[in-house]
Amino acid sequence: MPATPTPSTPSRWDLFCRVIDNHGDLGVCWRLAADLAHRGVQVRLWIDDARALTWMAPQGQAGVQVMPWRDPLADELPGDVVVEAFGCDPPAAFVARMAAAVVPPVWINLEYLSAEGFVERSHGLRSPQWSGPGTGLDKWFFYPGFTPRTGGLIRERHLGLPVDEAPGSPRPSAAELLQAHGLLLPPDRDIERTVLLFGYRQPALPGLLEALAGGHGPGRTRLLVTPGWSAEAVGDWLGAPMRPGAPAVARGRLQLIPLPALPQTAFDRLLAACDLNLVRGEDSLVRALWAARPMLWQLYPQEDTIRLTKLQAFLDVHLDDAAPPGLRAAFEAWNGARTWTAGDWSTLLEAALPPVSTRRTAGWTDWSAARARQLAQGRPDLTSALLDFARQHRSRTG
Ligand SMILES: Cc1cn([C@H]2C[C@H](O)[C@@H](COP(=O)(O)OP(=O)(O)O[C@H]3O[C@@H](C)[C@H](O)[C@@H](O)[C@H]3O)O2)c(=O)[nH]c1=O
Repeated sequence: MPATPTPSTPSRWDLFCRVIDNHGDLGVCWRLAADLAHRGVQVRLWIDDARALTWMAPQGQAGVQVMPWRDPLADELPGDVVVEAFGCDPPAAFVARMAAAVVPPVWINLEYLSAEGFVERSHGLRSPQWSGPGTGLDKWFFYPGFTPRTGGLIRERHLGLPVDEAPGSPRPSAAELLQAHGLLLPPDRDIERTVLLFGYRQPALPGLLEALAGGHGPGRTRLLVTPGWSAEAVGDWLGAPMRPGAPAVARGRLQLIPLPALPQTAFDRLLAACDLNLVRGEDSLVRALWAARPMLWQLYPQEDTIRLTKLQAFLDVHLDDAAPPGLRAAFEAWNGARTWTAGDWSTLLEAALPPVSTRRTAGWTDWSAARARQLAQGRPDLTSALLDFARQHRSRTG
């Protein structure tokens, strides 16, 4: 049941989203819209391509109205707050109406997540509009981030995320979760670890697949393969296509399960049910952190220097002294910054994530759970920070 907003809470928000490629832009915007709605805000989510919502959020969300992006968009009155996701440039006629309003909306540019130093420096900066349809307005830069001097990370209270649960709380297995989405997994008596793969194309994958297929210890690894690039790359390695939802394929000690695209909430729960999550892009990184399980992150393909600078900044924040040895190198290998063989992957898995039946220490697993809790503790989440920011700036103009 959505909460009733306090009288001073700006309660009508417009959120603009342009889908560039992949699913991250829409993924972030949908999460934010749903989280705002759960806190009593009425959201209009303006999207230029909403097709992915059919699988990402088939259930919809009370309080969120999905609107087709139109340009010109002169016939709509702006709400109290306008969020432009990732500098997507709302239609000029709408911005002109924002400038003409007696009390102009708070205009926020929500930026991409990064751990780089510029984020703390740029978060909350004002950009006065000297020309164009928004002349006279201020646009505010809002940066998600990992430190208290940033906008924080989205962490929806209504979802009951694993990081917010008491340690050891029971979680459904991957097989149970997938069964609810019509996917019946083969018996898992000898499955020792479940790994989820959601990535871009990259050269390090075959080495890891070989390490898992070659295996060690008594059991097998179950690899859940998401549709798109991951399914294509695994299909190339297998020499046979992986079709979403098709039956499992076995290769050595590896059992490969081609997944269909799942609703975002199911995707989040699945991460919490896996022993290792190989994720990509910014939104899945945050979900993998809140799943509180071991993970490796593959960054969005960009020029090497940009990508690897962003990776190092994240690793500097993420890896503390207690991190399993070899983890920084594994992140680098997973992002093409060093070459790793199947033997290197086996060494890491043996040391940090051994099969359950031979596990003496739970190094990577325990460390991931502790690290996730530290990251969440005492920090406002992104939606709370945005609500506060809007409240403060609205009271200045109102
Ligand atoms: C595999 C899967 C993903 N998802 C969701 C989770 C996320 O919200 C979304 C994936 O987004 P990301 O993890 O960010 O990865 P992505 O590669 O899809 O998105 C990218 O888009 C580019 C435009 C950005 O510049 C990138 O930085 C990145 O965000 O898809 C599901 O809901 N169900 C699924 O089955």
